[in-house]
Amino acid sequence: LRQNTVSRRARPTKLNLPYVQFDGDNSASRYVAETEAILSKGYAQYTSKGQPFSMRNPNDAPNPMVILPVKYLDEVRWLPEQRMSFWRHIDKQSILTQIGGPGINDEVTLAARSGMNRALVYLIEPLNEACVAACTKEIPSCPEWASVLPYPLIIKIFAGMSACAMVGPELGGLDSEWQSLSMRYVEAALSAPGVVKVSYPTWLYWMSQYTNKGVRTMWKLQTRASELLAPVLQARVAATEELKAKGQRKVKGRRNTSGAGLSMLFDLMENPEVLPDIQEEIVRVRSANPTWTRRALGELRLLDSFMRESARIHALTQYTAVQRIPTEQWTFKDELTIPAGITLAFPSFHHNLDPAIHPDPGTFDPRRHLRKREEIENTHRFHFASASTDTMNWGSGRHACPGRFFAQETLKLMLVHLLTRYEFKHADDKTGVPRFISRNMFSIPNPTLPILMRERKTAP
Ligand code: HEM
Repeated sequence: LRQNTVSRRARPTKLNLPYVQFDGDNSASRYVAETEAILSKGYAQYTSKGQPFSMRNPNDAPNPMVILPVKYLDEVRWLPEQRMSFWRHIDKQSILTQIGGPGINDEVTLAARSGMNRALVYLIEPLNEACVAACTKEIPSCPEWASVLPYPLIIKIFAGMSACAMVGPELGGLDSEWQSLSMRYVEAALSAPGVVKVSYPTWLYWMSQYTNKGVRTMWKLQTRASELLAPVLQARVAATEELKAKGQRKVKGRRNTSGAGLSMLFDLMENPEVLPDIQEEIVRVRSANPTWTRRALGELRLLDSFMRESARIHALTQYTAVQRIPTEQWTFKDELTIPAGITLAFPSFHHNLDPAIHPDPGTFDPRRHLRKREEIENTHRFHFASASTDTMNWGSGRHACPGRFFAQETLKLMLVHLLTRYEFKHADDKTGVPRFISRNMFSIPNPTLPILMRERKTAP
């Protein structure tokens, strides 16, 4: 409580940097829907000229955050967590520890990096089975065009695949208690912290664990999940590291993957001319391989390029990346100084749309990355999960997303299934409905937009 009282009294930090804000109304509610406009203005005025700027920090108002141009990335990305903290940023954003939750730390990363990524090569077929089972169960029969809400469907498909990889067959079956718990947990974890942020003053967040129904539900579900997991863990001590990945990061990873999956589906519907070539590639690769493997999925190069283009245009749902909080005052080589506790970030969304990085950046070009990979020195670069220099979508350096290979393979499995069995289109009366929605530092595909789906009469 004393700490909370102190932070209530703390004065906002002043920075010796240009502060970019709206003309006129600068209320918190305006930032919720229009933050992209501030980043865009700052990118044009400062970032594109190699200069930093500051703006309102949605996770730490009234303190500012610093938006850095990419020239500072090399000095930041390999710094140790103790010096330049990623997890403090995640905690500020998710407010988990402030509402009675467990702190998140490097254990989760270790689990994903050393456990899951190594196991991924053996997991493709089980993941495919989990994907097909979830699709069969969740997608309604639609011999004729039927209106379907795709977002909950996609969440369930990734919930099935995540459970398959994280907890295995003992717990992860389609109708299992684990599945239902984890679905309800995702729902609660996505809404409760947001509700707390708007209904409690920062210094009273801690009280929400006793007074807010959503937060109480989150922790109850987590306790029950631990009870279910404990005996399985004991029986599989050797797999402990992988199983530690069951925490909040997994939820965030799954939400990110579902958002990316829905963005890709929307992009395919907006760019139907590429679909026959993607389908032809899927059929060709599948007929040359008895089952899906990592190698076979790797041969889906046009699909991969399409996915990376979708990720470029929508920045995998985030406007900024490589957010870090210096634990002590940090001074760059050019004397730029960031005080301890002030969030710094890189404008990944606008970087993706910078003509200096990608020619003709406003055009959705499904073959853009495929063409780069046709150059011999780039054949293993610029695939969907590459954290290459042309994008910061996956972060960079020490904390670059270790779940990106899992995301790549599960997204491909889902798209392969959907594109070979169904047709998709937007209903005429939904023409004016926005496909993407801005929320603070995120741009998400509209989760409330229904689409029309129909079973294919013939295989592609
Ligand atoms: C499309 C889906 C995903 C996106 C867009 C995404 C994005 C990111 C980003 C931007 C970071 C921060 C990197 C940095 O700041 O340098 C990150 C870190 C992380 N992600 Fe993902 N992620 C996705 C899926 C996943 C999945 C499926 C998992 C787990 C299975 C996962 C686990 C993690 C972990 C553990 C970290 C922290 C890494 C560290 O501290 O070293 N992510 N992710």
